[in-house]
Amino acid sequence: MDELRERNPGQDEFVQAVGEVARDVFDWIADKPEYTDAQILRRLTEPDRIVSFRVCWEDDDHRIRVERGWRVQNNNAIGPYKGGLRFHPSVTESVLKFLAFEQTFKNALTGLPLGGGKGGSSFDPKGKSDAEIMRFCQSFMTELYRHIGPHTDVPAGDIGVGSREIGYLFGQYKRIVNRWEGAITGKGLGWGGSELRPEATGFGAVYFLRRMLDHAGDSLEGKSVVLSGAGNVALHAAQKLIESGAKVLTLSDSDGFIHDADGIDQGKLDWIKALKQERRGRIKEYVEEYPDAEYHGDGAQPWDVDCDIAMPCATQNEIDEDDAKALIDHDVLAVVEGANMPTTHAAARAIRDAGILFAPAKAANAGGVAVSGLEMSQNAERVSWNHEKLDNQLTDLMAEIHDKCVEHGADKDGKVDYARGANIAGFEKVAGAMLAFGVV
Ligand SMILES: NC(=O)C1=CN([C@@H]2O[C@H](COP(=O)(O)OP(=O)(O)OC[C@H]3O[C@@H](n4cnc5c(N)ncnc54)[C@H](OP(=O)(O)O)[C@@H]3O)[C@@H](O)[C@H]2O)C=CC1
Ligand SMILES: O=C(O)CCC(=O)C(=O)O
Repeated sequence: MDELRERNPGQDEFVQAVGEVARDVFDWIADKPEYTDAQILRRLTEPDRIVSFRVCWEDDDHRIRVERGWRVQNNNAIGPYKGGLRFHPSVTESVLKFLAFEQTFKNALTGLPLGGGKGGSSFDPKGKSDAEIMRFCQSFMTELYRHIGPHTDVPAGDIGVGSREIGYLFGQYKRIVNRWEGAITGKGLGWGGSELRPEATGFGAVYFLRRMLDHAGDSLEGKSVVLSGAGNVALHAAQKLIESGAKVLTLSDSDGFIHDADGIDQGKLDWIKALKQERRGRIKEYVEEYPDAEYHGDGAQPWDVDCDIAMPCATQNEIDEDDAKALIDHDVLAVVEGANMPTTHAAARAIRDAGILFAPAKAANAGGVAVSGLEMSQNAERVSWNHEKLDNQLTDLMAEIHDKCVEHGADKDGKVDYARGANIAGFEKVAGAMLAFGVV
């Protein structure tokens, strides 16, 4: 780890993500010289390649803007690089390297032939017109297209990249290469997208949670849940929680959170979806429509709200040690990571040490990329599977991921360390392929 820190100066998020995996994998490979001799873990921490490029675009006032774009292609041992694109001011090379590293293990856990990658830009889509977003996306793809393709690297959405951005990106890709091919997932239903892809990450996280509670002899019925975020993952997780009989208490954006002690029901959630996905408004507007709810501003987070289950679904490191302490004091039953690495290292350790069920992101939020993998299969076969078939596949996939975590994470007393299980199961799969390829 010291050497990794030296080789990646200032890349705290990347070092954090590697540390989380290494801690579990070191112990597991201690008596397996085939992995240590071949330096597999060390090789996994050096991305296959990182492409960085200039993205030049013109705003509505005819000013020329210059941003930086990246694609981190971490590892393609088991399939083409696969992972989303993030447009957010917090994006750095370190953030994308951590996400691509995590993605490699997550994609391996799905059981589908998908390698790991991630990309994006510190471009901020907030407050930009549709025309500005289109010009940025077209410029971004004018460089990215030469590094991707259905057998090479297949990007998708992530923070700040939803169906609108995917449309502009795919339209430009198709125009440049003059081929209709599934080089991006998360496409619209009318143009090669898959049923259930928008819902898949949030639904999948709840399917994982249900299986985890079932394994512990409990259920979701009547449980209160605190959620962060109000984007793709949070809103679909909330929908499935409500359908599963749970009570959703909070949602948030980067300005603050709403707390509705009566619970956010399907009608209220539909109102929030229209607010966020159509009007692109702020979560605080909820209390104007539903005055019995409270709004906590100034970037406040919901982790001190009394609940049974916490689901961070916004961004990395949103739960720190103090937040973990609040959750432990409230005696929560489970923490489920909908976002990627939303829990700091110290917070995750405190939560796991307190005996709270902890579903790590690379297992719990793998439903999104899994349905992306199914979108790739549908595109290759020129077919469309229906919602029911995909929902059954997603349910089965999440159950299989859960069971892999149990297989590699169960202690002698029957308690399951899901993070350890996910890290070892993902590593074993990728490492097996890397060993087969020799020294490359
Ligand atoms: N979309 C997918 O299929 C998948 C997403 N994920 C992960 O889930 C998380 C959320 O992604 P997704 O829902 O797609 O993204 P969206 O852009 O749809 O929504 C992100 C939400 O999180 C909030 N948020 C983002 N950054 C911050 C921040 N720095 N501080 C506080 N709030 C923030 C946003 O608020 P605001 O609008 O104010 O910025 C918004 O409500 C990410 O970690 C992503 O990597 C993981 C697997 C798949
Ligand atoms: O569907 C995909 O390829 C992207 C998913 C993703 O970015 C993630 O799992 O974090």
